[in-house]
Amino acid sequence: MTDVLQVRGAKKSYGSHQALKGVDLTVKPGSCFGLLGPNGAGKSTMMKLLTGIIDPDQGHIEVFGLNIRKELSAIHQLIGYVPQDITLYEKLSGKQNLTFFGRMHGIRGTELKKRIAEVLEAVGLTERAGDEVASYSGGMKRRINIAAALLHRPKLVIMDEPTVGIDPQSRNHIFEMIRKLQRDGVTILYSTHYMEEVEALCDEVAIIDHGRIVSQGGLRELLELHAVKAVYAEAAGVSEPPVVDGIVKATQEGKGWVLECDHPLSVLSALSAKWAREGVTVKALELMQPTLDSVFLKLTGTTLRD
Ligand SMILES: Nc1ncnc2c1ncn2[C@@H]1O[C@H](COP(=O)(O)OP(=O)(O)OP(=O)(O)O)[C@@H](O)[C@H]1O
Repeated sequence: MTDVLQVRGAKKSYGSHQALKGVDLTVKPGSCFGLLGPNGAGKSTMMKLLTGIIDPDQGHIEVFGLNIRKELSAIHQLIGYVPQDITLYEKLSGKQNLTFFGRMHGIRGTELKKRIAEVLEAVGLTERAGDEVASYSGGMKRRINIAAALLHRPKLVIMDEPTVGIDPQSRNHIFEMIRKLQRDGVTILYSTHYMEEVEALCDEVAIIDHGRIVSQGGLRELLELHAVKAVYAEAAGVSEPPVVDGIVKATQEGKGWVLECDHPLSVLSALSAKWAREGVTVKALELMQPTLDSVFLKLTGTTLRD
């Protein structure tokens, strides 16, 4: 099956600042693909290249096998783009905004009415559709913006940090809507700097930092491959780092210790046996779940929150 996106060697500079330094990206049909990186990493630039808003300085981009330099109008029929900045007419109602965007796509009459009802339902705003957008919360505006990107039933939806600065209710609606789109066979490209969102939503992920993709693959695969393996251990009256074979590094966290190791199960059982022999009261002794944060730390030397 044709890849949804194929990006090879994409470079983009703004003046002397190189925002993308040769990016390769492959997105398979039906995936929810997370583009994860800190502010300024190049996520929006990447998404603008994929939608044809800006041109790459170098590189080759195909969307559903179509060359972005030659077949942009055909590509626009297949993709929906939700930009980072909300683009709505504040003085019009949600429904009037959707009518406007639908007509821009050439949809009219009863078909347009049907599709507006469909997307309003999908984003959970049927009840408020007649109200002026100016009266909406930030999260509701974002949801109407997403609805506008779905009117022409795209096969790929590109969302640029859609949950920044919105309320939890809108965030949940967006997550549910993305899951439903994915069940319906739509491919999602989702950029964020929140690793929790990628862990909750995405099956594939590319980590971007300083304009380069530092790693790309299945979420589980990346966690398995790069996440630091560790045990958390805490016991009453133990103030020195515990010592058993296999511990590579011990770091104090709260009242206990994070013990990095290659074989956490062996460390767990060795420490459990040691503390049992010593009659120590164990407060916590558990495997730490690998996180994308630790993957990011390992690959870039910083945490996403730095
Ligand atoms: N139009 C522009 N002119 C000059 N520099 C730009 C422009 N757009 C982006 N940049 C710079 O390019 C780099 C990448 O920006 P980009 O917006 O792609 O990053 P991002 O990962 O989407 O981050 P953010 O979450 O902050 O939007 C940043 O250093 C940014 O300041």
